[in-house]
Amino acid sequence: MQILSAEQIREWDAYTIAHEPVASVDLMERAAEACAEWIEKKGWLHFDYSVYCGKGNNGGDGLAIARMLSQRGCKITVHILEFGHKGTDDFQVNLERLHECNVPIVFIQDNGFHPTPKGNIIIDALFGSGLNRPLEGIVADLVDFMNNSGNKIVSIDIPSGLFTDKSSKGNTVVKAAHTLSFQVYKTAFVMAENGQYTGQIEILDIGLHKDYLEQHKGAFFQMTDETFIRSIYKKRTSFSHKGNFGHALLMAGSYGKMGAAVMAAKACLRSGVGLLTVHLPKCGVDIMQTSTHEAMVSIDKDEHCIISIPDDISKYNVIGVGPGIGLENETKSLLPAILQLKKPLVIDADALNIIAENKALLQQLPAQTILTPHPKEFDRLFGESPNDFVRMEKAQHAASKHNCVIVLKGHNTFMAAPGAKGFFNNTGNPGMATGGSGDVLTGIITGLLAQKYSALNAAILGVYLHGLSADMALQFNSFETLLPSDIIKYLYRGFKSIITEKKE
Ligand SMILES: NC(=O)C1=CN([C@@H]2O[C@H](COP(=O)(O)OP(=O)(O)OC[C@H]3O[C@@H](n4cnc5c(N)ncnc54)[C@H](OP(=O)(O)O)[C@@H]3O)[C@@H](O)[C@H]2O)[C@@H](O)CC1
Ligand SMILES: [K+]
Repeated sequence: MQILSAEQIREWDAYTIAHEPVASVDLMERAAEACAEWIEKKGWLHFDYSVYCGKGNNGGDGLAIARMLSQRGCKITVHILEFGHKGTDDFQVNLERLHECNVPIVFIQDNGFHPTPKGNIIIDALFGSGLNRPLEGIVADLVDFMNNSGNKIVSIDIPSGLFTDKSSKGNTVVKAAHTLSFQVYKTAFVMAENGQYTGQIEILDIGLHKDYLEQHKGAFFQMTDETFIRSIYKKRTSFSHKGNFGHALLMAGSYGKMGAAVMAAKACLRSGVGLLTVHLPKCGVDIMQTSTHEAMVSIDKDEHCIISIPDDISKYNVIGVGPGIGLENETKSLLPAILQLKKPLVIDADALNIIAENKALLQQLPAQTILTPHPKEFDRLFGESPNDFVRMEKAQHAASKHNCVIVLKGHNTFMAAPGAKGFFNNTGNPGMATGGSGDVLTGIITGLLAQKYSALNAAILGVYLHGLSADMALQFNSFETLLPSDIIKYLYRGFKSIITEKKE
């Protein structure tokens, strides 16, 4: 699914109006009908509703929804923000139509707000994609009033006060339980900093013209949904053998952090790699050999940490480096030599921190190296960012500048690559916030890269599977009990869900 900016959505609305063709007010009718149907399907017609409307088209949606819910038998009160000026044309048409339904309308002035009865559901149709400045004065007070009312809030298109394409940090924003939005995701919805406002997001189909997307291919961020994932997944044939699936080298582990190496190794194996060798310090050999029988080991000359490169590097087609390697000086000095091997590379954890201490190393990354930082590691590498939007733009810029793939881990992990607009992931859950999740991801991506996925596709598929397997594991866990090892355990379910319904 595509993720569009406010400007692109406006263009798409206009394209649909011109090319379907459909009158703007009829498109609004479709949007409102989709919301009313969603409420009906939810079984919420026995509730009373307080509908808060601005005077733009978001408010127009609100008026139309009020009419439709009233026609379905709900008790409705409409509250309109009165700024003196007239509403948009479609707002005015819907105000006329509402008058015919005898729905009570309250105009909100600055002399106090009409209380919302307990148990009413609030429909928030104050501002949508036309928001052009932070809320202040009476409008901000109204939003605080709504947020503090204790009533469930359903926001139409986007929680009022939330900017579609830039950060709303520190601003007054409606806190919705549900956001009913139209046709596609908006950029604001995939930013972790906005999670507290959007609640559950529902994307409702209002039949915008498909040709617009075709004509602007490549201009949008992508949400990596199931259809997209199936399009990049490489199915195995019955003639496949282990030589087809690569030989990965993982450089991982140090004294006290061997678990990271074990998890990365197991995840790499479970992601389908043909052969795996793990290069680790002497102290880790028994641990790896007894825990992970399928992995071969390459033994470093040091007892406690990695300080050398294995012999005969030519047999490995990819390298994953970082999980649990620690920050000993000799390990740090090894990293430039690893980069010089010019192998397809996945870099994570301490290896990222080593680069952050010596940023000149960024210039030496082999082409299409995959970096998998979480936001703190990212900030160490590329500087602090005031918010998620800026960090995302920096990731795009850094990916182009260093010809690498950046996997910026988070609620909706963002993947940036040169020449691509950017991909957001939509699988995963809060149960993954346990140390070791990242090691598992590194293992998976390294395994996929060894199987000749492109760097970007290895990242996209790896991140998707990582989250999906964690979601599968949730059937038998709570957020608290879910462990990174469970993600590995349920990787097969992740793969199966892609494979089973794959269309030939
Ligand atoms: N046919 C279509 O296109 C469809 C559109 N659809 C719907 O339209 C919505 C977009 O409508 P929109 O463009 O009219 O903008 P909207 O968000 O209602 O608000 C704009 C008004 O708010 C005002 N304003 C802005 N910021 C403010 C602030 N901080 N504080 C106070 N005022 C502020 C601004 O006024 P001004 O800047 O002049 O003061 C202007 O009057 C979209 O989200 C979707 O719900 C659907 O029906 C599908 C079909
Ligand atoms: K809204």
